[in-house]
Amino acid sequence: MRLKEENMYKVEEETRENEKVAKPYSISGGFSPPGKGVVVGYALTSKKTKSFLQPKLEGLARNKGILFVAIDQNRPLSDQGPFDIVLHKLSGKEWRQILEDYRQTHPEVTVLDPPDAIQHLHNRQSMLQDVADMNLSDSYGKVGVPRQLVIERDASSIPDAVTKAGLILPLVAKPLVADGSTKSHELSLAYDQYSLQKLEPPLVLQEFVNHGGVLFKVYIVGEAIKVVRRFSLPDVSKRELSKNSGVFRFPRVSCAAASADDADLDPGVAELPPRPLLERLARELRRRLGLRLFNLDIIREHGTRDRFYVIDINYFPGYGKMPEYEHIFTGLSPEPGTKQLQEALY
Ligand SMILES: Nc1ncnc2c1ncn2[C@@H]1O[C@H](COP(=O)(O)OP(=O)(O)OP(=O)(O)O)[C@@H](O)[C@H]1O
Ligand SMILES: O=P(O)(O)O[C@H]1[C@H](OP(=O)(O)O)[C@@H](OP(=O)(O)O)[C@@H](O)[C@@H](O)[C@@H]1OP(=O)(O)O
Ligand SMILES: [Mg+2]
Ligand SMILES: [Mg+2]
Repeated sequence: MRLKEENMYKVEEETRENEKVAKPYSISGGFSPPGKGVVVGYALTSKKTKSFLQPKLEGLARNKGILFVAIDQNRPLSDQGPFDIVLHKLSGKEWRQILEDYRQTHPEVTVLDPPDAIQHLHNRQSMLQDVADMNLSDSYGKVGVPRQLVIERDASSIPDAVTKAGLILPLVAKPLVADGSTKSHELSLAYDQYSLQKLEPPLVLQEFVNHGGVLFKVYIVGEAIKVVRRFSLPDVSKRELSKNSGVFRFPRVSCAAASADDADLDPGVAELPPRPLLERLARELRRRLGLRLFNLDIIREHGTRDRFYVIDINYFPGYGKMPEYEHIFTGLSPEPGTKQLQEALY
């Protein structure tokens, strides 16, 4: 497998706000993989390229004959490669169509993941539907989603809609669209339903579940799973709720900088969800969503041992912060289940 000359350079170009796309370059610096090598074409924003394609991943991949090649969005996909795998996270209808067409004409290429399946996660209602339908409950615990209500338009209808639906305050207001834009991450906490009229639909209003201020991020890569702890919003007591009103925008509380893995936490809060429960949840979600690369945020209702809620699912999240991600993506990890991943991916 040889790279074409034009694939050997790197230029960055701003295509739209928040979306810089890395132009073609080979992370392996011109290395040609042996006959049985794997060529992974990638179409990622430059931010994502930087966080995902780190030197360690590049090195391990090179040793395994895996070559990452940037896809040039300005040229037909069929003229590039040939690829064994296409890895992507870009927005836009046009791009989705290009990928769908490519999947039809190149069934031999594994497109991670199918654009339609990814779209399902771009709406905060459909995102959690599969978890709700699954109704997962076994001896290890019960997994559900917080009760929520969609407000498509007309903010003035919110107080009535909340009363009718019987939602219990406080509520987390989230933009209905979760497309990775800055706006889609602008969330608010509402102590009373009247203040929500200030916000702009379309929104999802979700019951806030007290969880001891710590959440679990479950990273999924095919059959491999890794869990990390992150700080989250603190509990809201009944007293606090009765004393407060209003709606408060909050920043990205559970971002990478908010790792709680080394924090001194109450053991009942810090204890990871049981592995068999997460494995079942991940396996079932992978099947229902038709996705292999995603993470989910899951919280444990404070005061319980085994009552869990999934509050968010993200496609192709920040894997650069997933422990051992380089090994998992190159199929070298001793994690249970990774062998199958290797087969699925490579
Ligand atoms: N129902 C809920 N109950 C309690 N806390 C919640 C709930 N929903 C969200 N949160 C808190 O708000 C934070 C952001 O919510 P969410 O994960 O839905 O947003 P996001 O912008 O999609 O996040 P990400 O950056 O993971 O994509 C969570 O990390 C958690 O701290
Ligand atoms: O910004 P971070 O590094 O925290 O990573 C976040 C990632 O941004 P990135 O594109 O830079 O990877 C986000 O992607 P977009 O939806 O905004 O496209 C989203 O997937 C978050 O869930 C990730 O946080 P994580 O869930 O992995 O902690
Ligand atoms: Mg989240
Ligand atoms: Mg999210």
